[in-house]
Amino acid sequence: MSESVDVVVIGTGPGGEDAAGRLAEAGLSVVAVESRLVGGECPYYACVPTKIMARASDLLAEARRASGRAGTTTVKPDWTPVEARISDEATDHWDDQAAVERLEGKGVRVVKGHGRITGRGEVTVDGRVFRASRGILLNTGTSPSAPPVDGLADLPYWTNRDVVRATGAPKSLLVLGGGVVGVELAQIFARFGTRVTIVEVAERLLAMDEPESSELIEDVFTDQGITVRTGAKVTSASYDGTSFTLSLPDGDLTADRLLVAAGRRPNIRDLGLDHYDVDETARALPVDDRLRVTDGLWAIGDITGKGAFTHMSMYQSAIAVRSILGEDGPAASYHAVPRVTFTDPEIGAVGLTEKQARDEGLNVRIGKTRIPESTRGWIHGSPGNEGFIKLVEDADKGILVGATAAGPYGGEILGALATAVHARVPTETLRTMIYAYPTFHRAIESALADLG
Ligand SMILES: Cc1cc2nc3c(=O)[nH]c(=O)nc-3n(C[C@H](O)[C@H](O)[C@H](O)COP(=O)(O)OP(=O)(O)OC[C@H]3O[C@@H](n4cnc5c(N)ncnc54)[C@H](O)[C@@H]3O)c2cc1C
Ligand SMILES: NC(=O)c1ccc[n+]([C@@H]2O[C@H](COP(=O)([O-])OP(=O)(O)OC[C@H]3O[C@@H](n4cnc5c(N)ncnc54)[C@H](O)[C@@H]3O)[C@@H](O)[C@H]2O)c1
Repeated sequence: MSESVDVVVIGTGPGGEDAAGRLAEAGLSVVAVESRLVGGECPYYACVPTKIMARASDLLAEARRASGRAGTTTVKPDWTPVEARISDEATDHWDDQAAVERLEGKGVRVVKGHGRITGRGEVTVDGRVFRASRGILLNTGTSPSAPPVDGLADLPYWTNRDVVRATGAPKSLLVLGGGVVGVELAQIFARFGTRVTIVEVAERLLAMDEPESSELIEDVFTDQGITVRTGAKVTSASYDGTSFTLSLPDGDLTADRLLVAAGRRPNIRDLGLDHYDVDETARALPVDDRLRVTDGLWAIGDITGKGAFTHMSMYQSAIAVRSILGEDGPAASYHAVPRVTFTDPEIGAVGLTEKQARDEGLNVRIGKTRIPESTRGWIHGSPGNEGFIKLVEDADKGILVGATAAGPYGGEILGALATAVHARVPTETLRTMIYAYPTFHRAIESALADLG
C-alpha cells in the first residue's frame, strides 16, 4: 500500500531541508527522506565544523603575529576546545534530533532511510511507498571520492567526515588533493603544529581559481612550513599500522595520517533515475532555470553541478519551491556565483576567471592591485597582509564579469565585488563611488584604476 503526499524530498542537505520546510509551510503535504542527518554535509561534516577549526587556527596565527607588534606572546596550541566546540556545540555529537524537530514543527514528515525512485512520482524507503502527486525534489549531495591510486581504497585514511571528529592534531599529515578542502584543512593542522604535505596532481593548488590565487597560497603555505607538491603523480599508497606512505616517481612521502581531499562524487547512483530516463552515471543532473530535471522531478544542490556550495543549494531551493508551487519569480542565474576559500589569506572570488572570460570570447580588461601596497595593507603589516584584488572586465559592455579578493577578510571584501558582478554595475559607476579610508576594500578603487 502506498501513502499519498504532494511532494517527496529525497535528501535534506541545506537546500532540501529549506525546501521541505517552505513547501510544508505553504500548505503542501511533504515527506522528507534522509538516510543520514537532516541538514546534510554542511553542518555536520563540512562548512560549519571546518570553519570552527579555521577560526581556531586563525586565532593561533594572529596570537603569534602579536609578538613584536603588540607585546610578546607564547602560543601553545590545544585541539581540545576545537573538538569540544564541534562535537558539543555545533553538531550535538552528530545528532540531528533538533533539526528533525525543527522540520517537523513546520509540518514536514521526516522519514529516515535511503530513498529510491521506484516509478514516476513514486519513492520507496525501506519498503514504505510514497506517491508524490506534485513531484519529487532531489537534494542528495555528494560523498567524498578517492582517486584510483593503487592500494588506496582499503586504507584507513581520513575524509572530511573523519577529520571533523579528530581528537587531536596529528604529528604529520599527508593531504591528497590541493582543492578547497585540501588547502583549508592543510593550513588548519599546520597551525596546530602538524607537519603537513599537500600532494596535488594538477600543476597548481586551487586549480579552479585565478593563477594568482594559486601562487599566493603556495607562497604563503611554503613560508608557513607547509610542503606543497604540485604536478605530483601518486603511484601507490600503503599503511603499515602506524604510518601512511604515498609513493611518487621521485620517492616516498610518509606521515601519521592521510587525508584524502581529491574531489566528490554525486549521490545519484542507485536513486532509480532510470524511471525518468535520466543517466545515473552523469557527473551532474541537467536542470533548467527552474531546477526542473523533467516534468515532476526537480534537483538542487551539489548534484546540479552549478557550484558545490551551501549558498547555491539554498539559492536553488527558493527557485525550486516557487516552481513546485507554480509561482512566478526570477529564474536561476549563475553569472555571479560567489565562492570563498577560508584560508589565511582568504580567497574570495565571483563570476568568471580571466581565462574563462577569454575562452568565452569576451574583450577582456584586467585590473589588479596588491593589498600590501594599500594603506590598510601596510598598516596591517607583514606577515598577514598578503593578497590582491583582481578585476575581470567585459570591456565592450563596461561591466565586471569576475573578480577575486584575496587577503585579510577577502571573503568579506568580495561582497562589494559580488554586488557589482551580480547587478552588472557599470565600471564607470564603480569609479565614482567613495571607498572608505583606510579599509581593505578601498583597494578596489586602485584595481579599477589599473583596468587596461
Ligand atoms: C570539508 C568541506 C567544507 C566545505 N565548506 C564549505 C563552505 O565553507 N561553504 C560552502 O558554501 N560550502 C562548503 N562546502 C560544500 C557544502 O558542504 C555543500 O555544498 C553543501 O552541503 C550543499 O550540499 P547539498 O545541498 O547538495 O547536499 P548535502 O549537504 O550533501 O546533503 C545531502 C543529503 O542527502 C542525503 N542523501 C543522499 N542520498 C540519499 C538517499 N538516496 N535517500 C535519502 N537521503 C539521501 C545525505 O545523507 C545528505 O544528508 C564544504 C564541503 C566540504 C566537503
Ligand atoms: N569554502 C568553501 O566554500 C568550500 C570548502 C570546501 C569544499 N567546498 C566545495 O566542495 C567541493 C569539493 O572540494 P574538494 O577540495 O574535495 O574537491 P576539488 O575538486 O575542489 O579538489 C580536488 C583536488 O584533488 C586533486 N586530485 C584529484 N585526484 C588526485 C590525485 N590522484 N592525486 C592528487 N591530487 C588529486 C584535483 O586535481 C583537485 O585539485 C568543492 O568543489 C567546493 O565547491 C567548498
